[in-house]
Amino acid sequence: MRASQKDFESALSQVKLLKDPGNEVKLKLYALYKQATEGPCNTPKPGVFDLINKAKWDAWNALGSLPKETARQNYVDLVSGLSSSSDSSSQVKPEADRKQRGYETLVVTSEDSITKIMMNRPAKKNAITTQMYNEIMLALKAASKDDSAITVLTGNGDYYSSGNDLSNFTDIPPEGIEEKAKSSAILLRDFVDCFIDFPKPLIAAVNGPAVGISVTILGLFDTVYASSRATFHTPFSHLGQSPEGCSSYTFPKIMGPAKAAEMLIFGKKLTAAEACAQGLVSEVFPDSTFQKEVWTRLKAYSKLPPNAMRISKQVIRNREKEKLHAINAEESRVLQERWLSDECTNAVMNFLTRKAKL
Ligand SMILES: CCCCC/C=C/C(=O)SCCNC(=O)CCNC(=O)[C@H](O)C(C)(C)COP(=O)(O)OP(=O)(O)OC[C@H]1O[C@@H](n2cnc3c(N)ncnc32)[C@H](O)[C@@H]1OP(=O)(O)O
Repeated sequence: MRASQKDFESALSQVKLLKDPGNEVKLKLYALYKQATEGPCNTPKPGVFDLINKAKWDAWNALGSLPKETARQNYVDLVSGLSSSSDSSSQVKPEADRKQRGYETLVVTSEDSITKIMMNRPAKKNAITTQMYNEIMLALKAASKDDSAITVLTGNGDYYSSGNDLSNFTDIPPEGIEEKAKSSAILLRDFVDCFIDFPKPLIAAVNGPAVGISVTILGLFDTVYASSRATFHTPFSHLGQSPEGCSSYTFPKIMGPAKAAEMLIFGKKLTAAEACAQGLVSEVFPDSTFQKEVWTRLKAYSKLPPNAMRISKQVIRNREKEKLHAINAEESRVLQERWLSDECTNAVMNFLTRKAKL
């Protein structure tokens, strides 16, 4: 029996719930989707350096004149095969269930009235994948309701975080790159909103170098402690991108417009001492004693009356909240466009093909 349009639409929804099937299968799905909806490949071949779009074009073009109905059927069959071979435990779980299983990209602990959220991809310098963005949001929501007095974000290994995982850009859905940019902008906005709205004192323990979004959101923390080994780098122009995390507002406010421009427009990397002198960091500790000194300090703070701390935070932050949400929305909208630019695509490809590092 031929797959109906309804079967096809149901397969399109189902595919979003499957665990990542890998790039080869994703290319097949993309090609079949394009063939089923638009017919044989009808766009110019992308340039040789445009690796992702070229791979997609090749996969679609390889289907030749396969009829639309057959492509639709093949798409439905492929998704159905993937669904049945996929272990149900690897599919997206409801929130409560995920909490029980714990986090895959984080280590979250609650002790001494402190909830510690530790980014835990040390081999990848704690680069933030889509999964990690989602898990940090879940962890913050849980911490806002648990009985801890303060919440701390830190990193495992030699980096605090190298920022957005650039391979996030390769996971293009069948609907195309515009859809990817749109969903990434929604993710970014939701992620930053969680920091704007976080009700308890939020502390960053910056254990090593910090890049991109892991730096920009520091303007939304209440206190930032840094190891003397930490650096602060926002190379947005190098990446064809633009500032996020409300840094277009918080950085000029914290350090003045001239210093903020050096960081956000020209990508000047700050040492921990410089970041402290400019007000982005509260205090720098020698790397050799960083953990001991920071946790001793935080344990003392966590004994202060929690309601008083919460209310003080509200008094300090609340009048800015509406403004910060509007800034976050605008920065996310601008970035959505930037992600579609040649400047951004080339920078990401150069990193992924090992031609460039920061
Ligand atoms: C959806 C919301 C989007 C929000 C917008 C956010 C924007 C940003 O955050 S912009 C900043 C993006 N980050 C970068 O551009 C950093 C890219 N990384 C690097 O330049 C370097 O990796 C380094 C300087 C951070 C570290 O260099 P090095 O000490 O030489 O270590 P390696 O490069 O060998 O890294 C080890 C391992 O980790 C992978 N990796 C590191 N950072 C990232 C990253 N941001 N994205 C993806 N992968 C990353 C690196 O590729 C290595 O992997 P393997 O080769 O597989 O070992």
